[in-house]
Amino acid sequence: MLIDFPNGDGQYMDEEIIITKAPGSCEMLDDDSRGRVRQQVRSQTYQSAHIKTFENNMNDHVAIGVIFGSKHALGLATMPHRFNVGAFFHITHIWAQLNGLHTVFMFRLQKVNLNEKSWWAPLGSALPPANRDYLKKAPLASCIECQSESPLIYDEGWVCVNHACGAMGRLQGHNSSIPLSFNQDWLNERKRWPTGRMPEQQLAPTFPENINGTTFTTSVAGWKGFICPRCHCCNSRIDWAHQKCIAEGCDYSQKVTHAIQTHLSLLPPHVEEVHGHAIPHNVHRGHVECTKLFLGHWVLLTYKLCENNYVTHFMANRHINGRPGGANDMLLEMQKGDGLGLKRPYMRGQQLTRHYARNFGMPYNYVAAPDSAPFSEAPPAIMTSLNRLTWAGSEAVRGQYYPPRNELLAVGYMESQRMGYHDDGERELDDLVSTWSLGAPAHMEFRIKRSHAHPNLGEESYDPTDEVVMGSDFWQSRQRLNALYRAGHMNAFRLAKREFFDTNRTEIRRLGARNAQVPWCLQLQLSHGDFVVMHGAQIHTSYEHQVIAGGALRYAMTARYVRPHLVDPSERWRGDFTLAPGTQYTGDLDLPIPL
Ligand SMILES: O=C(O)CCC(=O)C(=O)O
Ligand SMILES: [Fe+2]
Repeated sequence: MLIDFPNGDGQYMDEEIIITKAPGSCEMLDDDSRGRVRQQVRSQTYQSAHIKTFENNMNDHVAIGVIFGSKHALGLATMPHRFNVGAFFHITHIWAQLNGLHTVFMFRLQKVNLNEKSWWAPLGSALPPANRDYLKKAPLASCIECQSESPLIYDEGWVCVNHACGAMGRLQGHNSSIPLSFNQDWLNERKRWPTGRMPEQQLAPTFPENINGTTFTTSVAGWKGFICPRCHCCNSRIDWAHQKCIAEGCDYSQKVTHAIQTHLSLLPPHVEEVHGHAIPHNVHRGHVECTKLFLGHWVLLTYKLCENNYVTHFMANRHINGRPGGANDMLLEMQKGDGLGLKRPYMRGQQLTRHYARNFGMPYNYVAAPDSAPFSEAPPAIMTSLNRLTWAGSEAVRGQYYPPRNELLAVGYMESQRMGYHDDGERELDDLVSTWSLGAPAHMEFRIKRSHAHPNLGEESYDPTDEVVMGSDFWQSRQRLNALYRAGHMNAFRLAKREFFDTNRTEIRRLGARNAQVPWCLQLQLSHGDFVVMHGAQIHTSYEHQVIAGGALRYAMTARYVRPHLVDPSERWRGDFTLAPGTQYTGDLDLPIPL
């Protein structure tokens, strides 16, 4: 649990006790006196997952690890880092109170280990008492309306804290919600930790020594983060090949050497290399159509997502992958040295992506020029990938001219890493994106973007000139409806519209609900050496894709074309490259096909 409340309103913390609100039901709103602050906008419900989870933890004696953020304003010791390992706590009380008109749930947590002084205690505070009086309690009282009993929590007087009672949160005999100041007797109460033992696991596990060369380095425990052995700051592993402490003034840095993985060591159990043409395990649903083509040793599956928008999956086999400069060699190349200097980029503010990445070639939009290494300095693996990806792209769009790709994004995935739903539709890019998969397998999923899948369908606001995306809610009915409008049959259009809404009202409401998920319509099972080519602008405007990597190590090399006239002229040189004559990749089509 992270305790990081920037305004201390209604919350409390001392050396042993924390009182905090259940998360959720808040939005950032303007406040006259305080500016933009997080405010309660809905009542919380007792049935919500957050509250149930904490209730289960309380009933099942599950200790909760607490991390302190530096943003809390509760007047204890200053927090040395942005995030700080606190201690194990247990929940002693859960109760309801009013926050304006809204019901909120509150938790009181008590430190499990009461024998040791907390490191966040204010300077000069007394040592914890040797003997505790666990029987000393705040007075109890019962509600005159619901008869439920609870302690005197607030200084202002006793209030009912039963969420189901009409008198909840109101001082008995008054009809207003109360100001919040906690009763000292209640704060001083201590509940005996029922198990009598400390939690089994460590809150700040010691990082194993000598991890280099072991598979630990790419495991979740390995990449998630570490506590700096020098200054105790909580750190993520930002660099692919280093553990560096980000705390100001701390220069701790340790090289991480990963165990070398081969295409064979990354094959999932019971899966073997494919000798013949690969057998697809992709799934397409609904409106998506598939065509199949054999090209030498390749199997090409082309999925039509909508008119002029295609995803082509090139499935490789062991003969293609085993060739010099092929996927097997490339996988080893990628693991050399510093692993290409991949880093976990920041998404927004302080949040890191899960995957590691590095851009090469022409910079664009999100990639500040210095963050895109020029091709003239790129390792051979990058140029080999670019060469192959250019072939895959041109093969997928046969007959149409596309310039050679001038930008390459190398992405590395460790255990349980993924790239969540996104599109690659930046303004500077053309509509051809090719990716080469190396190492462990992955799922790649495509779905219609929410705004297109569940367009705002209201009878009054219905706009027959809106674009209808294939596969979106009621797309065929809407296409028929809009055709009547376009043909000028206004009466027929009005009647058909009325019938459409009368028939589908309930379903429209269900699909348009805030939490309605959009399912994927295409799922590709990507194996080592496969290419994926996305062709068409709507794949990025109406659709989005995600990649869920499996196994211990996977790379994706994605080539795009950045339109040079949209790049600062002084930075265009980063995308320049020349291929040595005769080295252009041609798809291994010369490989004999064994009979
Ligand atoms: O991991 C992959 O195969 C694709 C990655 C991707 O979608 C991207 O780099 O934009
Ligand atoms: Fe992408």
